Amino acid sequence: MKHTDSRVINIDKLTYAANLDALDAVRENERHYLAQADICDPVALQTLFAKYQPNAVMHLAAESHVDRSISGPADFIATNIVGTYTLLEASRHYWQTLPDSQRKAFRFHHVSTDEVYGDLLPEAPAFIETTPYAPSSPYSASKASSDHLVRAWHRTYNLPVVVTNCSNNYGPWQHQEKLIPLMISQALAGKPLPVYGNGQQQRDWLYVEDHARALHCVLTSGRVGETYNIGGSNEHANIDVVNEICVMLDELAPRTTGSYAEQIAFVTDRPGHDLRYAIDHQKITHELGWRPRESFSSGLRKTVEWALCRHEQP
Ligand SMILES: Cc1cn([C@H]2C[C@H](O)[C@@H](COP(=O)(O)OP(=O)(O)O[C@H]3O[C@H](C)C(=O)[C@H](O)[C@H]3O)O2)c(=O)[nH]c1=O
Repeated sequence: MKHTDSRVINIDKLTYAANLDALDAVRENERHYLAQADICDPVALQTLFAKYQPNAVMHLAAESHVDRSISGPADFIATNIVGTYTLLEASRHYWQTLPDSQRKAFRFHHVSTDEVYGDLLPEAPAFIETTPYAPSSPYSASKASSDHLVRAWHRTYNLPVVVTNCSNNYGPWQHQEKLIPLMISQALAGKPLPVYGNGQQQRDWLYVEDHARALHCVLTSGRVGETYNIGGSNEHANIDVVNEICVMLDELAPRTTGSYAEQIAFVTDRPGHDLRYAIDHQKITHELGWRPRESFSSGLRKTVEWALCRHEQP
């Protein structure tokens, strides 16, 4: 696994979650631990299970960037499919050794993506948990495959799993390859802001702390064997997101002349680019009482302000 990343926590850098009360609670008070080993290494995983004796595994480790999956799909197959299989097997063998009461309480929480549902037409209803899978990219196909493996381990071996599928995350500490951090850093460096195609593709934006709360909620209260969609109720076209970033930067860190929007450059589209994703999160809201708290403009402002602090004090 060359490049481990995840949409909420970078497994190798727990700092990403350090300020998230929910995940601190998961880690420290409730004796759940996050897998930190290479998930493709069964021996490392066995050592980790023996050391921590976890009562849950929250599986966030993944190759996550669609563009990378197009230029080099092999790592996605290795990490997302074989890695998930390896982690499932390590979890199953460990789980089988637990006494009855702990076996019942154990959870394998698989964190996945709305991209498994594929491309959504402009007027189509948002994805629900039973929307048929139709992944478009090597990335989303690998995540779809991992979702199926997790459900199979539940059905065949009774491993107590829960699955969540989330929309586009954003917020502090996100990997620089993703749209929002990339646009902020390119803008501040005076470089072009590369918008793929016509920029009319729509994504639903989920603030990282909202996602972390949702994960905690599903891990602790979700029904075994169930899937929960998690979204931010914030659907926006990419070009509108980029323009909003430019407006915030014009206010908070103005250029000497003109606007950051002048740096926008429309570039060749991503192959197989999905036009729209949208999440219906009614199930988790009705069953578990979770809903997103952050509006897109407040979340984006926090993200831009955080990036500006980092830019001033590298
Ligand atoms: C990097 C970049 C992206 N884009 C477009 C492509 C997408 O339509 C949108 C967001 O792209 P990004 O690569 O940040 O995210 P997605 O491809 O939507 O996928 C992300 O959200 C889902 C849920 C995951 O599951 C993925 O793991 C996560 O990477 O902006 C551009 O126009 N220019 C750019 O330079």
